Amino acid sequence: MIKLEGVSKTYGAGPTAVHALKNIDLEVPKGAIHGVIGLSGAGKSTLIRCVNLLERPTEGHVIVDGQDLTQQDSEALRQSRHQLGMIFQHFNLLASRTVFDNVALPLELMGVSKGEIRERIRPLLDLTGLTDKATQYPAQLSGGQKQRVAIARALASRPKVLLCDEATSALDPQTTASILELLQDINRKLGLTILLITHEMEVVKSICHRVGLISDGELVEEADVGDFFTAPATRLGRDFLNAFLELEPPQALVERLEEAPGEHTHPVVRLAFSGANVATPLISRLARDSGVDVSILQAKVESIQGRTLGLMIAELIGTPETTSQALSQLESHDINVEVLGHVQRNA
Ligand SMILES: Nc1ncnc2c1ncn2[C@@H]1O[C@H](COP(=O)(O)OP(=O)(O)OP(=O)(O)O)[C@@H](O)[C@H]1O
Repeated sequence: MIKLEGVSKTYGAGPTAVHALKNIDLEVPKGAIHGVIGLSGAGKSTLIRCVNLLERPTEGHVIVDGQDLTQQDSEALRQSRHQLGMIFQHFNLLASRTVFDNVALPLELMGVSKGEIRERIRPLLDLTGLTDKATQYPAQLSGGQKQRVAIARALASRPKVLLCDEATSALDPQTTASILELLQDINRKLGLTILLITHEMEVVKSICHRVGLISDGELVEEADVGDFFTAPATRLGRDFLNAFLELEPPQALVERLEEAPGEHTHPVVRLAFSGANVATPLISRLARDSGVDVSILQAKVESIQGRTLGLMIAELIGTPETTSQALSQLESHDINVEVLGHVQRNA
């Protein structure tokens, strides 16, 4: 449904030029909820604004539902934009218009008749839980209600795609959860394809099917959400995951960690188990089979997109031979093993 081919965006020119996007390839199938996560300044807003050509890419193609928007003239682009609803962090509602009139605005601009506007907006207010707020003004609404108005307005032109630019970043956790639930509901009921950008792993975890990680204008990894949370492929992906899970080794241990193994060290590992492995008493079997003592420092279980994910930080206490055998045994059970470092025995 959305295809970016070799999209680059450079702001300015010469020595002060900012290369905000570098050769991005991205494909979002119809009906998917696709997240793009990254740190501040990574290029997320530029990326999503390039999809509806609010920013024109310096290079590359943006193809939505088979149409190459980068090749369209301004009239064709105006028509194509009806296929692309967008919501923003700060809602962007018109303060002087009621809820109904805010939602009606895109239809008024399209020249839809008053009667048809009324007919089309009623179900949208129902869907977004705003039926009793139709005559109120934005100032009378909570942040969550304002975002619902923005969602209803974005859906008014019956788009095929909804672009969400940090749509929950200004909301508290409970309101965030209710807006994410609404987006999921819309995705299911209307088959709407959603591309969202966020800096919050919680958003990715809650509703995305796939996720891309953007860093310094480059898409550095892309995966199904369950895989990303089990085994991110990059250092940055692991940093996002660890910060989200708050599963870091205790500080006292970090201070003792050495990068390379020594003659009298044993490894400290982070283990990520998914699916059936979580319930399997692998750790006790490991201790029995390899003779390695497993000292569990931290552990937690998360449910992500219907998959159970178990995480653990542990010291493997044994000889170099037995710990190496234990690591192989873990990996052979499809457990993602990351060696965080090595600590001196008996330290
Ligand atoms: N209009 C602009 N003119 C010049 N540089 C810009 C412009 N918009 C963005 N940039 C630069 O492009 C880079 C990417 O910015 P962008 O806003 O896309 O990142 P982001 O990941 O959305 O960050 P944040 O989460 O802080 O909004 C940054 O270095 C930013 O300073």
